[in-house]
Amino acid sequence: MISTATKLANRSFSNCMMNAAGVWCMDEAELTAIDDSAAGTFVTKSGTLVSRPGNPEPRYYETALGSINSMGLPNHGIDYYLDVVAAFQKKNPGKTYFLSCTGFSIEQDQTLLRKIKDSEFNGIVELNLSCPNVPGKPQIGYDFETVDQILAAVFAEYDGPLGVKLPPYFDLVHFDQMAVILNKYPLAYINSINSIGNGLYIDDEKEEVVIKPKNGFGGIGGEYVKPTALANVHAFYQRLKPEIQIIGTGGITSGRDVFEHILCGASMVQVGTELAKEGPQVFERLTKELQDIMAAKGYTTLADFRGKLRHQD
Ligand SMILES: O=C1NC(=O)NC(C(=O)O)N1
Repeated sequence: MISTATKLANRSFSNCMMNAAGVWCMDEAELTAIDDSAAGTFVTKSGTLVSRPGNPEPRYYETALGSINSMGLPNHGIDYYLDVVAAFQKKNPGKTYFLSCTGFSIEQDQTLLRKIKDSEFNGIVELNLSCPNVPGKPQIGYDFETVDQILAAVFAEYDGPLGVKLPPYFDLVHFDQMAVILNKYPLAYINSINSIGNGLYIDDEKEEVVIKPKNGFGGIGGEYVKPTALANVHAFYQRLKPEIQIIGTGGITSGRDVFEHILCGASMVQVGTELAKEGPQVFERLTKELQDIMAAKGYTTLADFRGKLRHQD
């Protein structure tokens, strides 16, 4: 029997694949579709303290090789997602769900975690440190000192399983510096990567950008980002203490891409752009394709090949 099951934060998941925050997770209906699919679980859209309309539309555009988005964290607010996930927990006791959240200050992050701690939520928190699309707000994950301060404040507040969604890094020294910070904290995992921030996609006919916010600048996802995503997964796999697991996100369109993320060290993978394109049935296809690859290579579990990417000596 070939199993694509996995464990993260000492929780078991029947499948190692799930949605990426922001895709198919805005409301109860979308979350139900993921819950009912072949995905092992779901993560909610990043909840903020109060609901947000997000950026003006058009703010999402699909291309042949991926997507560009500048959503601007539209969401129904953390209280909505706490209520919705509490209902899923009652419906499927024993299933672990992910709740994504993000604040615009350390104080807001602390308030968010206090709310979650005082709620019925018993799953895993994903603190988003990497949204590139809030005008005037930097991607927190590129401000190393602030990341350190946020994690210190968060772990003073919260003792449940928690991971962070990171932006892509492009410099080996940055991997070293971030790993020193991350290794100081009892993180359950890190999730690499968020979209590659502030790309630009152009409609040549109209000689115009394709999304409205920020003069067309937006986060890039899809096939464009896979080499960067794999590098981030593997770089952190090589640098983080073993207690901090890795969720691999970025560029997954096939079972082969899932295989590569796990080979680089991921324990779970998240699917964004391809899920937006294909819908929740994508998880059945990706699972079958991964199982076929595992069968061809004689693997029966993810542990048979996780992190075993060979380097050329
Ligand atoms: O973290 C995020 N990453 C993205 O690529 N887009 C969304 C958003 O804009 O809400 N947030």
